[in-house]
Amino acid sequence: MYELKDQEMIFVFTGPNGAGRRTVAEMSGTTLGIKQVLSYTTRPPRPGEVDGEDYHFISGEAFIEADRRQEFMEVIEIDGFMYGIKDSDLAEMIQAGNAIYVVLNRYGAEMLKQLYGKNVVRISIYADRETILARQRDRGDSALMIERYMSHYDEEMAYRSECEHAFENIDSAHTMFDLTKILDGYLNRNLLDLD
Ligand SMILES: Nc1ncnc2c1ncn2[C@@H]1O[C@H](COP(=O)(O)OP(=O)(O)OP(=O)(O)O)[C@@H](O)[C@H]1O
Ligand SMILES: Nc1nc2c(ncn2[C@@H]2O[C@H](COP(=O)(O)O)[C@@H](O)[C@H]2O)c(=O)[nH]1
Repeated sequence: MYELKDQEMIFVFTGPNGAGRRTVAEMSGTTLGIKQVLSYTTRPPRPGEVDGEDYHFISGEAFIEADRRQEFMEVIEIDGFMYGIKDSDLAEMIQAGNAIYVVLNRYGAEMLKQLYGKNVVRISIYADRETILARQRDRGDSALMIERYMSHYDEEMAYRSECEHAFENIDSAHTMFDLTKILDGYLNRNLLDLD
């Protein structure tokens, strides 16, 4: 397992599916020059998702093989699909930039926090059920997918209280503004004068 240096930071975006975690993380990440370490998954891409941008989409066989070689930091099955982040990806990207972000469910967030303590900052991005349902419908998620995602809503919302920060994502520009200020503070770069 990669050993983080004192100044290296991992920002973990968590919260319910459809809350806008990936959207606001990418906006703030782009502003601050922080890249995402992508998960590997056996889930098929949703319409519009791109291999190497949203996930590394791999076969079940490839996932099992990588797991056998102990390449993943954690392996989790969610609704019949496998997910995991590779230790080597995290090490390579964090050494290149001092900070990275990931988008994980509560189990992944907890695993990283237990492993790396103060170098991990968990950020819950959330919205109420109706808002999330509307976003999922708008992006064309099937009724089955929506049911699957919403079955995790309560647990993901409950994990908010464990996180270092929580943002209700109503207006994405507003969320991104508040979020960027917080992340900039951890990075001690003082790049932004947003007040
Ligand atoms: N503040 C917002 N207002 C309206 N729509 C938003 C907002 N934030 C994100 N969205 C839209 O909601 C949908 C879900 O966003 P996003 O994919 O970022 O969510 P997520 O929490 O990462 O969930 P998932 O992992 O299921 O993709 C996308 O279509 C995105 O464009
Ligand atoms: N614990 C982990 N959670 C992960 C990982 N990669 C993604 N996720 C989270 O799983 C759910 C379902 O994802 P979806 O894209 O199929 O809807 C969602 O909360 C993701 O953020 C991982 O490697 N570990």
